[in-house]
Amino acid sequence: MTASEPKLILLFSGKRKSGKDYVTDLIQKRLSPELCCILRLSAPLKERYAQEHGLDYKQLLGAGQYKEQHRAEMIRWGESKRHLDSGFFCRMVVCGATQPVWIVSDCRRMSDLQWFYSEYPQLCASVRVEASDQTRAQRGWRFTAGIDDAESECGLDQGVDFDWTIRNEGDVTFLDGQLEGLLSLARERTQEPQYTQDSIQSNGQ
Ligand SMILES: Nc1ncnc2c1ncn2[C@@H]1O[C@H](COP(=O)(O)OP(=O)(O)O)[C@@H](O)[C@H]1O
Ligand SMILES: C[C@@](O)(CCOP(=O)(O)OP(=O)(O)O)CC(=O)O
Repeated sequence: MTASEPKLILLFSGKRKSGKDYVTDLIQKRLSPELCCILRLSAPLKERYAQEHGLDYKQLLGAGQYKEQHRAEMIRWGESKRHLDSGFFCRMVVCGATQPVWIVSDCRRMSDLQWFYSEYPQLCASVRVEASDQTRAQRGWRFTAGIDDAESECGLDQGVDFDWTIRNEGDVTFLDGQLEGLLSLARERTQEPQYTQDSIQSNGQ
């Protein structure tokens, strides 16, 4: 059960180092943390994985080498959980989310999108963050077989007609411009209805 019903759910996906965290942090800053929360499917996964394997959860959350060293095993472990219950991590992240706008920052598999679309029809929009391999490499990405060619990275490469695509090569002005539509949508959905004297009278008739 969630603490309150959301008004908009933005389902983000993108390759590693495309800038999902960067872009979603920026949206949250523009909207405010009171209006918008960021839900990371990988957070409960990393927490449980760290507990079971005696690892440092905080370091797994970071963008450094520690996470990369454990990524392949975490993927395998997460897949075994999802195999039994595809909504396992989705249900965990929505628990306690109280803001009207939810950003799910790391959808990776069709089952992630399907879970949200079936639980919250009418509220979801899918957003793809894209950056060239060259840009991603400048941010520290190196192709790793078994990760970059596996479902965790490629599960949404085909078969999804994304509602929004954000190109994130590093130009802040260009990025800001692309976010305008998403920010307007979020503001529209979260606006309180405006009651004028006329509308009150006509409703009362
Ligand atoms: N538009 C941008 N301008 C400057 N730095 C960026 C931009 N987008 C991403 N980065 C940086 O690139 C790195 C990877 O981005 P991140 O958001 O962690 O990617 P992902 O979550 O997709 O793996 C981070 O250090 C981040 O700060
Ligand atoms: C095991 C993972 O959940 C690890 C994901 O960690 P992050 O979401 O931090 O990864 P990037 O932002 O792409 O670098 C992947 C999975 O397949 O579930």
